[in-house]
Amino acid sequence: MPANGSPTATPRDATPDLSRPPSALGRAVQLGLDIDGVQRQITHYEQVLSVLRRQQENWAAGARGEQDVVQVLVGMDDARWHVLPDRRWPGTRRANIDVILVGHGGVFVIDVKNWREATVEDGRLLRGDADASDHLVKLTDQTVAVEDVLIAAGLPPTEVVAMLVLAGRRNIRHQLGRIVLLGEQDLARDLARRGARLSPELVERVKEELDQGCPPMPRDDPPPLSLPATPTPARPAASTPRRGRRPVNGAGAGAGRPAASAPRPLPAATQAEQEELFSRDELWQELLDAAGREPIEGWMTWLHPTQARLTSRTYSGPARIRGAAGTGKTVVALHRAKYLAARGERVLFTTLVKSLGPVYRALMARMAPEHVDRIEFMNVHTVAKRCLEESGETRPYDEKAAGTCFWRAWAQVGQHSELARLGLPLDYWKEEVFVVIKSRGLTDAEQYARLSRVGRSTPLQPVHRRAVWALFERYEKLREERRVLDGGDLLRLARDHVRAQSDAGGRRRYDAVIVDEVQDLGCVAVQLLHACVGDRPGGLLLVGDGQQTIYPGGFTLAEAGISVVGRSTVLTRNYRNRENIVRYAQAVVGDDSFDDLDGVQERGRREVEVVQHGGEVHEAAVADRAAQEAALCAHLTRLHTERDARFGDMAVLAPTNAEAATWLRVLLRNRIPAVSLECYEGGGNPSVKVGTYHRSKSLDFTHVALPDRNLFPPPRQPSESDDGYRERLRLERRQLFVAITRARDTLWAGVRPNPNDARPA
Ligand SMILES: Nc1ncnc2c1ncn2[C@@H]1O[C@H](COP(=O)(O)OP(=O)(O)OP(=O)(O)O)[C@@H](O)[C@H]1O
Repeated sequence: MPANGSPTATPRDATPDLSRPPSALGRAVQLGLDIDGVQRQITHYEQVLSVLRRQQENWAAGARGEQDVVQVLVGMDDARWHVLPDRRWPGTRRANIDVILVGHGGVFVIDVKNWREATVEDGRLLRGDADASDHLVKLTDQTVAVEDVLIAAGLPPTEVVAMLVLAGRRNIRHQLGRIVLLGEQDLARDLARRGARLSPELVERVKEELDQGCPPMPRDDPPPLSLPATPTPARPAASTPRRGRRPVNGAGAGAGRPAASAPRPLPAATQAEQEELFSRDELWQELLDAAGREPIEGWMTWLHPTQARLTSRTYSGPARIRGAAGTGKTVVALHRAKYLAARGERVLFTTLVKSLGPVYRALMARMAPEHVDRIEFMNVHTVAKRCLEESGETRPYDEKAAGTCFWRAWAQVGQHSELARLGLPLDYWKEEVFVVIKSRGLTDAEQYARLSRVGRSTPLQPVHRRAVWALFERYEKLREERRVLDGGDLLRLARDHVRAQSDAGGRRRYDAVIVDEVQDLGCVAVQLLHACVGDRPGGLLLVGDGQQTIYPGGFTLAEAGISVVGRSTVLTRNYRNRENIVRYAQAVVGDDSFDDLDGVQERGRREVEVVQHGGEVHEAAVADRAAQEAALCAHLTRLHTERDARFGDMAVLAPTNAEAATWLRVLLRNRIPAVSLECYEGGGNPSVKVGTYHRSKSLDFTHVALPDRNLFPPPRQPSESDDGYRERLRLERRQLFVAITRARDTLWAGVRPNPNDARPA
């Protein structure tokens, strides 16, 4: 996911227009906005509203009906928006869709109703006393059909917005399922609020797809009126002429401008009409707000067709999306969350790292402001804590106290056992207890004795396993005496609570749970998330990549009791990293096989299609600590001053918290704006992000610097066993791989000639 810098606005020649509200004008100048452009948009919205008003009049009069509406709409086309009236409803033989509107704000299927007595009660639309949900169902079906046409091109579902507009009404805005119900006079504001979502090229592409998939309805009867010239700007696009009548989009008559036989133009609305249609001040404000927000990124509104299809795929049970680094897994996961939320489902989007929740949330707020509040972004431990609060558990979750209990258990039992003679670091035994035993929720020695320790390559003989179990039991005894819970307890108790609730027929807390970076979670954590939705169709989606496992340990989905057979997809196009960065990263882990939650070893060197070629990798030899600092700061400054790179698009990554803190101080001392990744919550931040490889998980940056690329080979502890050393090395290589693959365009790596130097403190 991109962790970008400050938002951009497009400065243009801005001649102040004193007819605009002074506060808005001041803000526009401050933002460096294209004031003429904004003015053009306002004019456009005025025209859209005039068209809708005319529709209303036509219907009210019961007059010429739809054909007249078409004639009026034809005049609406301009270079920025396409109004596509009277299109075939795909999948039907005769039915039509009244209006599809396509422009930089997105794609809209619009239905206008001239209902005076429409109300919304308890989320239901009523016309007078009668339930009007049939109309919503029809509009939803039309929208889904348009979505299906565009998904094949790459437009994610839910980018097509269904709008029911109540003619002549104002101050109405309701979300009814996936339909936005608006008053006529609220429409302009709503369109403006969406800002620019599609580039001009994509607008044209969508239009072409719709011309194919939703062609104009054939008509035999001639147009009823002879028409004056249209006042709207000419648009060069050609479109399908209709039988027996004029081209719909103003094409065909010389220079793109309708001639005598051209469709009836849209008469300019009078000032008085415009005043009635909407408040210009409010609209102006919406346009400014939209322009001042962070710009939408391409992937937020346009995907590869494979990705787009996954976002709305129907799964009959738990499902999985896999794929190498940068292949758009998180992007698909976010779009799916949006898709499900738009259908009214209660969605949890979760992962291990707490700080990613706000980052994902900030991205969703830009992608889908209307749905962001319907999705919970929470890490798995927070989910567990909430469940336990409900269950009445009173013991506190206290990792520090739990750690103390462990070291006391080691002192009392472990250090006198066979384990001490294996030449493994003491942390190895802590991981064995916390990650291998507790994160699987094992409760008896037999289970552990038989366990296939996925992710651990150092073999343990029965005598060692018995010693580990004795250590575990002593730790548990001390922890219980202290009356605290560790992370494993928290997750296990929460899992059991949720399972008990669902066995008792309680209401599920979520309809869908999407888990990103699933490879970083333990078995019990995944079981807890599974318990929240069970095997419900479309309920659980696991997203991740075993090659990016950066924590010790592991598990298989079979151990967790989850089957994704027939519901697993592998993504293979890398969108993030330029080619040279991909190659450099692959060289680090290419020889290491890995397990992707299914117990099958996969080759480290994977087939990946790289979308972006080029890319820069710089290795800088740094003799000592002072040289390392100087070279790093010079590199970042050069990128900024000579290449115009924003500090906000750069990251400095290090393997440990202590090193990250050191590099943060170094940058600040050298007057380079920098912020810790721990404080980063997504959105525009103009400073260099500094953090650990672990914290950089799932994020990406245009430029990445690794001051200490790696101690390659890292120093081996004198007492360390071969197996332990190899296992540690493999984990370090995977961590380094994750850090390298955060870089989009450039990677800078400080390399120390003497690999046996200690890392800086
Ligand atoms: N269809 C797309 N078009 C353009 N860019 C895309 C597309 N899909 C993804 N991207 C870009 O690729 C980047 C990587 O995507 P994403 O974070 O979803 O990959 P990932 O597979 O989850 O990566 P990782 O496993 O390394 O965290 C995104 O930040 C986005 O900029």
